[in-house]
Amino acid sequence: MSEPWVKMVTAQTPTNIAVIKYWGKRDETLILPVNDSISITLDPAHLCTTTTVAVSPSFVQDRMWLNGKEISLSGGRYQNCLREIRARACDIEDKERGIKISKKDWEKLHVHIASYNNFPTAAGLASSAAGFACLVFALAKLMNAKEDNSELSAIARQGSGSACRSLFGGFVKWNMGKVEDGSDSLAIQVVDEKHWHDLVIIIAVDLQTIHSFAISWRNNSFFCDKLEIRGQRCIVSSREKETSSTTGMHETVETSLLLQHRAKEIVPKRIVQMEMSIKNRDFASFAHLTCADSNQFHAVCLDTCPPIFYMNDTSHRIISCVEKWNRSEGTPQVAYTFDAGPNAVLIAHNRKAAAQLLQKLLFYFPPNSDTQLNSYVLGDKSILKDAGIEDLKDVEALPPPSEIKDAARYKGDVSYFICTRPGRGPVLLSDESQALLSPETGLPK
Ligand SMILES: Nc1ncnc2c1ncn2[C@@H]1O[C@H](COP(=O)(O)OP(=O)(O)OP(=O)(O)O)[C@@H](O)[C@H]1O
Ligand SMILES: C[C@@](O)(CCOP(=O)(O)OP(=O)(O)O)CC(=O)O
Repeated sequence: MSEPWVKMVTAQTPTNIAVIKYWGKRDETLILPVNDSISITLDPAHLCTTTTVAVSPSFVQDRMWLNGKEISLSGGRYQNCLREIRARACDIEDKERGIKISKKDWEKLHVHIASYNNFPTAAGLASSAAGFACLVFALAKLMNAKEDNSELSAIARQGSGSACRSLFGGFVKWNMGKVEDGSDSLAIQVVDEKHWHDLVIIIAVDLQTIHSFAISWRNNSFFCDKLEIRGQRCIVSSREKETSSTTGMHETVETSLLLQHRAKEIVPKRIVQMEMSIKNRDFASFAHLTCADSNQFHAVCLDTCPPIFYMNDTSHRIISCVEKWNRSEGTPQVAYTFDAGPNAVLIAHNRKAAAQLLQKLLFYFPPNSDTQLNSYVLGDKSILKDAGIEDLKDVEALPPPSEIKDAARYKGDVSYFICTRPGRGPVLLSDESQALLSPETGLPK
């Protein structure tokens, strides 16, 4: 083991959006939730994490680079994931290169990790979910751990709760589990991504609002040095919200009676109904449950002391637009859901509904005049074509939606839209050109 070889593995993992929300832990170290949750995995073609993990006898310590910048691995969440995977490592042998690592060697060997999110980190797009899922999946493959993806999900869960649901594609359920050591708190696939393939997901990203408002406000540091003020609006300049979901849910568990009622009485019934609507592709029921659960999650945040406000005026306008449209159609066309931030995740029944939705969204939220349409609608741009929109002139010419009286437009209030769909689970990338670490040095390329 004295030769300077480097052995590495690269994986790609999707992010996910909950349609029945996880909010509140019964054990904060093991990350055990107070209720089950269900999510949709988003297509990694549009939102994903790529992680390369490497091992070499020449490495002197575990190191990690996130989006090109070295970060500390000393935090408990990273340490727990590393420890749990190392405990499951098995022998590996690469005869061609003369590399042999036995089970007990893994305790002494160090790893290098490089990870890249193809979407903004810590901006309310579940980077921690894709990130920890990818870390655990890649390490498990490198170390030849025999656990299946459900068992790996129980390790990813210890990095970030929602990460456990990113070990599968399609629709995924996180069973809260019962046992104290958390071994039964893991994710299972409800159906794969092909089951309900005509759903279209449009995310309205609103980075121009303070995502971590509640946290900053709590720390009495609203005008802290990380924020810059432009006009009337506070703009987040690459500010990470740190542990806002973690802190927020801790305070909810401590202070909200509504959360107890939700976890005990509401979610168990909703989980059964949601599983049924997914299996039956019953969009009306799916949309009703998704919107209701998002609204209840935000109600629980409001019921926290002091209250947490994650949504903003833009979020509320989008809810109102969807509610009015659904009502005017008599049957839901679109479901909305919001995590711990103002970004709207809109799930359209099919491509036709998605094209109509995009027309409405672009009517209300046209881009600033200096923004190209190409950088305003990202991901699956074919929805734009379906909507008959080729350039900014088409956006300007959009008629107001017939179901509304007030046709005000809110130019620049959305940073951009991402069009995507349900997607697959983690995969290994065998093409070495996609690795983020050099095969010679084990350092970032
Ligand atoms: N690719 C990655 N690999 C490992 N860890 C990551 C990765 N991306 C993000 N993280 C971890 O997750 C943290 C961000 O998590 P956080 O919950 O604050 O934001 P988010 O997941 O993007 O947003 P939200 O939870 O509101 O959807 C980062 O500071 C980092 O510790
Ligand atoms: C609102 C949510 O997105 C909360 C996600 O919380 P995290 O998984 O980010 O929290 P930790 O377990 O503390 O890391 C709802 C959900 O994804 O189910």
